[in-house]
Amino acid sequence: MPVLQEMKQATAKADGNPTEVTASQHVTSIADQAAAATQSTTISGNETEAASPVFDKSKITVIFVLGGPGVGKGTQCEKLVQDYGFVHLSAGDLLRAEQARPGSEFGEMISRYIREGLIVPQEVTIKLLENAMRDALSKEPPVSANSSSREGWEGGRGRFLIDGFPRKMDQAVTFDTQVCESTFILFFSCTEEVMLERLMERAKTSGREDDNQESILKRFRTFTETSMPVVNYYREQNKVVEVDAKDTIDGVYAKVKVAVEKSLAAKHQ
Ligand SMILES: Nc1ncnc2c1ncn2[C@@H]1O[C@H](COP(=O)(O)OP(=O)(O)O)[C@@H](O)[C@H]1O
Ligand SMILES: O=c1ccn([C@@H]2O[C@H](COP(=O)(O)OP(=O)(O)O)[C@@H](O)[C@H]2O)c(=O)[nH]1
Repeated sequence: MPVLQEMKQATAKADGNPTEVTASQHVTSIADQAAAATQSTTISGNETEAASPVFDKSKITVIFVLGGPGVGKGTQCEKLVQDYGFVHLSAGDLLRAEQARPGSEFGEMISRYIREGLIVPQEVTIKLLENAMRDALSKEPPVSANSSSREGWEGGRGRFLIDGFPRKMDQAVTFDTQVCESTFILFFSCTEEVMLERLMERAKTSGREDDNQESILKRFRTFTETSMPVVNYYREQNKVVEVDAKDTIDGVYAKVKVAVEKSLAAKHQ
């Protein structure tokens, strides 16, 4: 029997699939708590205006980078940063940093959601992203290693790769309407077998509390049930650029470069 199928059967027997129950029991109160708490200075920054986006989409380029756990989103983003001077913001990394921040009132909650492979209430993640974008825009533009050009950052402009976000419909709608409308979505597709193999390899060195068999299966399930509807929502808007990720890192990147250059050119027409 394939490894993945075997793991799924074993986990289904062991836990009787309690994931969604746990989530629905907690999500409302935690979301309320997070929404209330973001008013405080813990995750500081101006409050998001309900009416108009915080950032001007004619100046700011936001590429959402989506795909299943371990598909290679972070790996490809690093390469794009080198070549094009994007600012790479990984929603997962921002959450893990907040989780580890001494005194964070969200630390325990974030840890629980990540272990369960569930999506942290949007208020927390969006505020972290918004603050990180503002921070990047207030600094000197990045100069990419492979080019001295600051193209894309002149006159208060900015280019962001937002990696691993949005993973749930509410996040997609809130970010697009209240923070900045995304330019396009770079979506990496791959089988679960390949993603599992990559994650088990990463697990040897990542130190991540969700790079284990049980959490990985929960993350796969959340991806299929909660995050794929986001990809399909953007597909209907013709905003998705899909790249097959089962090739080598450089093989995938060759396709990514073509796709990104084409989509950026279309934005600037
Ligand atoms: N195309 C690829 N082929 C083989 N291994 C890859 C490929 N892309 C990424 N990896 C490896 O797979 C693991 C997961 O990649 P990562 O970029 O962290 O994924 P994600 O950000 O989507 O979770 C890492 O150990 C990475 O080095
Ligand atoms: O917008 C986001 C992005 C990530 N996560 C959480 O962070 C985990 C790890 O996400 P990351 O993108 O770092 O890793 P991946 O699962 O893609 O390997 C996810 O399973 C979620 O629990 C979240 O709640 N909201």
